[in-house]
Amino acid sequence: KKSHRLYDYIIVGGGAAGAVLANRLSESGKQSVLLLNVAGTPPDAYNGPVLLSDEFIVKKNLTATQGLQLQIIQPGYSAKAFPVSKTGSSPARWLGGSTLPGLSLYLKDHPEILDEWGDGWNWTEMRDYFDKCCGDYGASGVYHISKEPAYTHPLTNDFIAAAEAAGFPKGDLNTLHGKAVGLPATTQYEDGTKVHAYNAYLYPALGRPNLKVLDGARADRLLMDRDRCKGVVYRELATKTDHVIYANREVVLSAGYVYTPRLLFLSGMGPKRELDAVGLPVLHDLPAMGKHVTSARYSPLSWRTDKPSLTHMLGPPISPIASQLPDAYQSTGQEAFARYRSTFSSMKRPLENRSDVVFSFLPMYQALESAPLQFSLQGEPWPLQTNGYTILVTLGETEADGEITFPSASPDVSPVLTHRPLTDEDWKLAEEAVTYAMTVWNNSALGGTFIGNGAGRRNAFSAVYDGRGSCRMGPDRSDSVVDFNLRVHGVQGLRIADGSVIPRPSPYFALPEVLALAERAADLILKTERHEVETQNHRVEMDRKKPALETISIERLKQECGKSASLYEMLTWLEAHHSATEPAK
Ligand SMILES: Cc1cc2nc3c(=O)[nH]c(=O)nc-3n(C[C@H](O)[C@H](O)[C@H](O)COP(=O)(O)OP(=O)(O)OC[C@H]3O[C@@H](n4cnc5c(N)ncnc54)[C@H](O)[C@@H]3O)c2cc1C
Repeated sequence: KKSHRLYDYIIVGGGAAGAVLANRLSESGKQSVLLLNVAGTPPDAYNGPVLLSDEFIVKKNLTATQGLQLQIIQPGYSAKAFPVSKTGSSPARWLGGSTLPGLSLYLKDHPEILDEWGDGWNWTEMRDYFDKCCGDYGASGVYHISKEPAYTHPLTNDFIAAAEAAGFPKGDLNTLHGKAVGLPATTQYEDGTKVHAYNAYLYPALGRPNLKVLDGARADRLLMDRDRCKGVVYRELATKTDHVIYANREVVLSAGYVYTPRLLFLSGMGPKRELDAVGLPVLHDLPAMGKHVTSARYSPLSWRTDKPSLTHMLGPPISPIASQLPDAYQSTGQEAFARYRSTFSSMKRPLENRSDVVFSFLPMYQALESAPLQFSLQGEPWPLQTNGYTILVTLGETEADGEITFPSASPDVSPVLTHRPLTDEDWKLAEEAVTYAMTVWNNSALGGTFIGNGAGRRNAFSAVYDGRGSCRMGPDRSDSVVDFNLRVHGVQGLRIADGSVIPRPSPYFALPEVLALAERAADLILKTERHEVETQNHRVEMDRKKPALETISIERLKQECGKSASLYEMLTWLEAHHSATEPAK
């Protein structure tokens, strides 16, 4: 019998992936689904135009939940990061997760990158799932995608013109392959309002009686029965009390690339040595858990300009000047992209041809201090002073990776994310990319004076704030955390479906891949259930067809075999009798 503490599926985390799963797993009405998330319905401001969200986060510092204030360390990075108290330090906690503060860019990984994910995840197999969630630019799909941003600053057009003059073909960055320049597709409606995972996927499902959303809840531990995950222990943040919920079928982790590994770790699943170090019992040694974090590395080259920039147009609290053009709020911040394949990579890996360097254009100044972009686009204190524009030189595939570590066995202590500095090989690539960017844009129609703030140097490449790979998929437990069906290696009833399982890096942010991955995860989960139900039904049917066991009394046995028959004689008779009465097959 089901009670309010027992659900078919428990989903931990209601961000991009969790919202998709909650919708899809509850869609037929047959399964009971619980979605557990740190915070509840996002404030209306998040439906607003893109940059308003950034401003709003800064004002409210929404990320202060205990134990969920990620510390980001970048050894060797030159600039001191913005203080956490001003910018917040880790993805949003509301339902909708990181899609709420997101910049609304919708740029898919190159198909060649998907082809390297592994069994079942290549571009051809994933294409239907991309279509299912995001469709064809507003014509279909759950998540509305516009072909171009709702707003583009005049400087952005100058950036594109300069790239075209330097030989970058202009076009749709999601369909053109190779070298290209263009405006990004966006998760925006035409009037600039933002599409996020809460309004696209979760809100339409909220009325379903079989879907329960539990917010104000921080999942702290998985309930394990040997190798099987049975449920989740969570903390009700308002009352500081702990509770348990049980899963009839599966627990799905969608708490993102930082907190999904943290939940495994607190449950005794992770690198043995690290669990030992904080005194947690080791349930499963998972050496790859928290390792192999990939985040693109970038450096913000900026030019001072006399022309009006977005900085001037934003208005308080970001800029001292009141916004003259409210459309500026519809900017995605990064308004245009140019990409190419470096000579360095072409020589190193001649058989590959995907672009590995991306130049993103912001019609505003971005200081080094913004790294690693902890929700601060600008990187100088408010109100902003510098009038300029910026090109982020972004390296999509570096040798430098990162790791997430956990200094304590307590869920009240925040994890630590370390992004390693560029390797010598990465630096060769970076040097080429910076020189190329300077050649193309230094004397372009954009004008302006280069700001010598150290950007472009080896110690001025930071990681972006999006990550992948901390629980990556793969065939082998020593090197990955989940298999290609997203099941945690060696554990039953537990899958991971979020950005943490993506095994390959990219120059772009991961939202398109996370949504498509979650769509496929829902299919995998429901297919498993259908298969198990069919097997069970088959068993029941077979049992039904079997003749009911005939009860034979001792008296009858004596009659049939004689009063002094031995036990052996009686068994022989029983066997013969059974064969004679069994129906022919
Ligand atoms: C500031 C910012 C801007 C971005 N901009 C873009 C962009 O323009 N384009 C793009 O493609 N991508 C962008 N991204 C990346 C994109 O948003 C992420 O790749 C995507 O949201 C990841 O989805 P997810 O489901 O893995 O995690 P998330 O969306 O981060 O969701 C995780 C959820 O888990 C919940 N949670 C965490 N821990 C617990 C716990 N212990 N118990 C219960 N709930 C928990 C959180 O509250 C959150 O709701 C951006 C990311 C950030 C941070």
